[in-house]
Amino acid sequence: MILLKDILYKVTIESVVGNTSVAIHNLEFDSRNVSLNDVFVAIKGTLSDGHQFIKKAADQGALAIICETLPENIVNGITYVQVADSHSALAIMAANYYGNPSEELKLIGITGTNGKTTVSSLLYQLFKKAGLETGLLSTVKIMVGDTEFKATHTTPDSLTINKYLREMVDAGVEYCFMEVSSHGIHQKRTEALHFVGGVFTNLSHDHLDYHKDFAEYRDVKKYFFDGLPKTAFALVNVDDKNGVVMLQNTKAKKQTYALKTYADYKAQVLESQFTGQLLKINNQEVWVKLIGGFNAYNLLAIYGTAQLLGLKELETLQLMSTLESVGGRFQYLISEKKITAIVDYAHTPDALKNVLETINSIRTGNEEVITVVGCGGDRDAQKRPVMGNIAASLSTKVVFTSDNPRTENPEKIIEQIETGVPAEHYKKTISITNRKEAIKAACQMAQENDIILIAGKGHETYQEINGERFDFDDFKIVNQLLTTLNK
Ligand SMILES: CC(=O)N[C@H]1[C@@H](OP(=O)(O)OP(=O)(O)OC[C@H]2O[C@@H](n3ccc(=O)[nH]c3=O)[C@H](O)[C@@H]2O)O[C@H](CO)[C@@H](O)[C@@H]1O[C@H](C)C(=O)N[C@@H](C)C(=O)N[C@H](CCC(=O)O)C(=O)O
Ligand SMILES: Nc1ncnc2c1ncn2[C@@H]1O[C@H](COP(=O)(O)OP(=O)(O)OP(=O)(O)O)[C@@H](O)[C@H]1O
Ligand SMILES: N[C@H](CCC[C@H](N)C(=O)O)C(=O)O
Ligand SMILES: [Mg+2]
Repeated sequence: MILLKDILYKVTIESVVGNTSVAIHNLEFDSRNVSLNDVFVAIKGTLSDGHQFIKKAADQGALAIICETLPENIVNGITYVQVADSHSALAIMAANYYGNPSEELKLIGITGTNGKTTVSSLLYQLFKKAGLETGLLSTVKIMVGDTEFKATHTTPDSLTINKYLREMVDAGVEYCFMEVSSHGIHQKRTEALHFVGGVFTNLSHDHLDYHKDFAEYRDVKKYFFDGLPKTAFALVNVDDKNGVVMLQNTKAKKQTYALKTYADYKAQVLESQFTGQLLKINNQEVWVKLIGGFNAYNLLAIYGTAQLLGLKELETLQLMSTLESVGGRFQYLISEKKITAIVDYAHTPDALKNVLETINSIRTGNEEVITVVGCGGDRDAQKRPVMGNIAASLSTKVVFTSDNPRTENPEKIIEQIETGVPAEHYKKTISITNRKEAIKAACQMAQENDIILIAGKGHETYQEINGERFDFDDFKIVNQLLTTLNK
């Protein structure tokens, strides 16, 4: 039996109307899920205000309402708890409801614009290979030991996080690696969690639709490090100028990694090929199967994290050499006619630039680099022309197309991308709204040894158009097309 007052432990309460010693059923923040004896937390969201649904929750049997503003009509028999911040209250209550599972395992949060999925998934792989019970909360999937669950967000809501952490603890999981997105931090989804470590990958342009400006976006990330306890470590990339910003006010043990500047963990790229790269980490050489300078950073972050968590140096390096790339991140195939097709989740300007630079650095001759790319709808529109510029400048041919248009007109999104193309590159680009047709056009253009990059959707197996998700898998489609076209 769970009492309301028990799950309110540590919540900043402003006032209470009613009795908090009542036994409750579930904790919910969406009125549509409320049933008899549940607690409903009213949250001010981005589209609507949960306070509008207090009456609906009460009608559906809610026993208690947690809110920032008390409703005018107080219903007898229902307990109303007024709190300073509903997001924060939900996070604390969710942790209490599930018995604070984050305190019973070693939770490591990975944040930054790019590389979160790569670093957290590879750490999951590495710790599993080391024989340790491990969990993962990522954009691609959630893993409770060996059991896989579907992910809906990069960082799920606090109830979902704590639910999975509880399952992990009950299944004997000792380490959990989780992605911490800026939306997640801002909406306090990670607020009441106990982290033993935080990792910062990098910061570049993204989500400037949601955050007021770049400074706010950076400060949201910093807030995560500010909240780490003294016992945790904060491992940051100091080749990124915002790395030191993350460390400014943290109580955690400050640790750094870099390829270019002085740092606690240092690496050098000795050799780079299409099949992998040779890295020198702390004077030890290690061959890894993931390519690109950006992956050298990801692998160094992984190395540092493993060391800080107590893994042996040689074992870590040996296991690093066995790591396989994460689905949809530089996932490639080479067709019968020797056309290379690469599917990559590059959906930010920095990621697209890195991936194209990596491709250009491993080109051996005069092959064409044909990029198929679009930008998601209902997301940061400022990045569209920037990505148009990068695609056109670093490829020999470009097919602009749709990503997930969501509720926007895909043609309008493409027009915005096109405005970033420098005049001297106009001739290289065409636009085809239908993504499958765009990939087909790239396949038709490609000749022996050419490279096709299909960017933006990576592992996604759908395309979202006007609220509907249609089956769509870049990798499957390009594979099929190259075979059918006999290329
Ligand atoms: C913009 C955004 O982040 N929205 C997230 C947010 O929703 P919200 O609070 O804005 O919801 P809202 O629709 O305004 O509703 C406000 C409140 O009223 C409630 N409500 C609403 C309707 C109703 O009938 N009854 C009711 O009680 C809602 O449950 C909610 O509590 O909180 C919800 C619960 O946690 C999230 O599911 C939702 O994610 C939406 C679907 C989303 O697309 N989020 C993306 C942008 C996101 O979070 N992305 C990041 C990754 C970004 C990255 O790449 O770094 C992620 O972590 O996944
Ligand atoms: N360390 C890095 N620096 C820059 N770009 C990177 C880095 N790691 C990966 N990338 C690029 O960014 C893309 C997305 O990588 P990944 O999925 O690991 O990032 P993420 O931070 O999890 O993204 P999301 O915010 O969508 O969860 C990759 O496909 C690759 O193109
Ligand atoms: N986590 C990112 C994913 C973007 C993926 C891209 N394919 C798009 O739909 O914009 C977001 O929600 O902004
Ligand atoms: Mg991710």
